[in-house]
Amino acid sequence: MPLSAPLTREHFERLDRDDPLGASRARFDLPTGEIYLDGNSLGAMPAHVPARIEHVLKQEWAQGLIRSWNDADWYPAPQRTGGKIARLIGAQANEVIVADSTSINLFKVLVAATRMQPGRKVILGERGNFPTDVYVASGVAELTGCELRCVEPDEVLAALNDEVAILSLTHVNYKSGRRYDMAAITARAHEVGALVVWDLCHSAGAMPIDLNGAQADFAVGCGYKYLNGGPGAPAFVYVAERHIPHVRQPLTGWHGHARPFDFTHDYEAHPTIDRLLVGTAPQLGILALEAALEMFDGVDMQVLRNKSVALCDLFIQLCDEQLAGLGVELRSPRDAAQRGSQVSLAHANAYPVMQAVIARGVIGDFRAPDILRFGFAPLYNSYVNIWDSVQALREVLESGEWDSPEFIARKSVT
Ligand SMILES: Cc1ncc(COP(=O)(O)O)c(C=O)c1O
Ligand SMILES: Nc1c(O)cccc1C(=O)C[C@H](N)C(=O)O
Repeated sequence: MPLSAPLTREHFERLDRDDPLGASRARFDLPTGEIYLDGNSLGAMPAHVPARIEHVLKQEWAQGLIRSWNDADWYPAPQRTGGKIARLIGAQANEVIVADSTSINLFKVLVAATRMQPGRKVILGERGNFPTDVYVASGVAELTGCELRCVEPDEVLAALNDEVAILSLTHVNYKSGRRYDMAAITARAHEVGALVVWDLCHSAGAMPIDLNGAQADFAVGCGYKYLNGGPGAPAFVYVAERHIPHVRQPLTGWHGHARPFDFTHDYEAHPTIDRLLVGTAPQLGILALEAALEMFDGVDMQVLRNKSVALCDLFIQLCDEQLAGLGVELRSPRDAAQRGSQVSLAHANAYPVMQAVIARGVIGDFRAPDILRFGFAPLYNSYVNIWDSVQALREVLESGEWDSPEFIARKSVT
């Protein structure tokens, strides 16, 4: 519901005073004087994580040494942390485990799902998906003798037929923020006998997800965006309980074995979700992610989604009001029901414009060729952040300050 125009900063201050999630912002360690709108690439750091990791380093590792696999409960951290993510994505604790990276988990589940579909030879994907999803699917297609067929997002339903073994989609698109209707697409895929792999990188921790309600088959997602697990945090993988006994994933490492510490010669897959494990878990990363997930304790994901929708809607409303005639075009769906927790704008000079906006202390990012991307993390973004970031963007565009060698030539890989 748009607020009555024209909006003022006071509107946003009032919304912050009434925000049920407002207190959680202070529990993050964020630079003062800056506005962070890139939590869809790297989430902010919960302030309690360094002390937790220091304890892991100085006590559990330095003093406990090898005993800590047992005494400090390191060994079950992948299952325990998976169980905490399960609540956020509408899964049971025994269906989710933390392991490896999203790319590697995608590889594991795509091969496993293909093996469950003998006689079907098509992996259906989408054009414009995050590149790793397409690259991994093409590697899996080559390895399994399948064809990777990629269609435009609005052609996915029509492209589903009885040749399709696997449908591999990302729930919320990294560039546009467009969101698929997970339940409807999964239901249609099942009607034609296809299995679905959902990449939740841009939705886990940003909105309620109901994998079980959607009868989802497989899902993967990363720990370092809205889950705030830190740079390169380990990822998670979900397999519906009904599929677990049938999953044969290709990276048959010892931690996926039924009895790793029997050290037997032959591989025997673990009967549970543990069969998705490969090798030794990166403990520091998992324990940082586990600690970071405490930020979601007691958070009602629908309340979080309501705030995410409000932040995005208000950002769009302000852009409409304040950026008219400045060469900016909305590239995310206007309808919140079809959108994740980000807003993307197009501008012919998006790269230097974003560099100039960052120089003013508003951190978003650029996606080639022309996208200014702003991610909204309801746990730490305030309503006033919306007002202030649009002011910064307006000032950069009106002044033309982006048109300088400093911003045009600046190197950035993120
Ligand atoms: C949709 C999507 N999938 C996968 C990844 C990344 O995978 P990985 O963590 O393996 O680099 C990203 C972001 O980097 C992403 O946006
Ligand atoms: N994973 C990243 C990295 O290692 C370096 C820089 C950025 C990233 C990202 O996560 C990018 C992100 N997936 C995106 O949506 O663009």
